[in-house]
Amino acid sequence: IHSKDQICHEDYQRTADWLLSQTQHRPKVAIICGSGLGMLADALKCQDLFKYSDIPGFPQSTVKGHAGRLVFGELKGKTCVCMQGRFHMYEGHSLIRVFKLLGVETLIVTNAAGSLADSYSCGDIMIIRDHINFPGLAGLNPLNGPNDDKFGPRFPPMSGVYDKNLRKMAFDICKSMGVSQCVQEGVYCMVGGPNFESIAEARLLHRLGVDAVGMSTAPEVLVASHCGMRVFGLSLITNKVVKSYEDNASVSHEAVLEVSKMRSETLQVLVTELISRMDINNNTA
Ligand SMILES: O=P(O)(O)O[C@@H]1C[C@H](O)[C@@H](CO)O1
Ligand SMILES: Nc1nc2[nH]cnc2c(=O)[nH]1
Repeated sequence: IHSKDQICHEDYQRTADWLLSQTQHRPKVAIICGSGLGMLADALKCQDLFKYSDIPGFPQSTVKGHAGRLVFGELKGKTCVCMQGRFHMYEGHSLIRVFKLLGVETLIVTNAAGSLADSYSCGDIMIIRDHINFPGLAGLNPLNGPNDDKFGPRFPPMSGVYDKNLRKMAFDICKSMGVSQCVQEGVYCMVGGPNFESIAEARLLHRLGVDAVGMSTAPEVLVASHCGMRVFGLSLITNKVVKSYEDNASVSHEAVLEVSKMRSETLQVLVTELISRMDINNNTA
């Protein structure tokens, strides 16, 4: 699975079969941990843990703040698999289809993102209502190439991809956690990275109605939705994107990780409660 040109159903299946032979867990929910959010996996009980380097067909996670482990376990009686370390498009991989072949029905995706929306603050949690896949608009799409009908259709719709019921459920949970004041719902824009935005790019994204920008999530969501998974997404706002030439602030990956760590416990409680409340058998919340 190292070059996306060579990946076929059999490659994904081989990796899935190996994992199924190594663990008794049969996950219905997959969680992808964003930068610095790896502790989302810590809540899993009865863990089976695999380093990416030990999994046949898995590439290495190369970004700091992404441990590079696949963790299987139980969360409030639901079987989950958690990616402690994601692969970004700038690293060149996507492994969502392995989850599909493991039997996963729901994908929960998290990320660290910078905010464009003026009303957002650092540390806010944004429930993703929709996304703009910027590389996709220019033809860089994980669904490029011959379509494998065993996974999904050639021309998948992308309206209503972020499940409405799960979004409402998350809002209700935030209310009961007493954190509604720092919860937003908005549009996430994926850019290719790995650089952060120039001021002119930030202004462009702001004008386009983007609320938060990051370098992941959209490709994973596309592949998950293409193969029929239900999707829920959260962005942790780790920084405000600089939009003014008078503003001397500047972002760094270290600063992103610091804010992620500060807020990861809140995200862990939210994700745990969401999984606890969701129906996982028939793909409806
Ligand atoms: O994996 P995510 O999307 O959380 O990572 C974000 C985007 C970049 O990869 C990195 C920049 O700090 O964090
Ligand atoms: N592209 C992008 N990704 C991020 N990830 C965390 N913060 C940011 C940001 O400001 N821009």
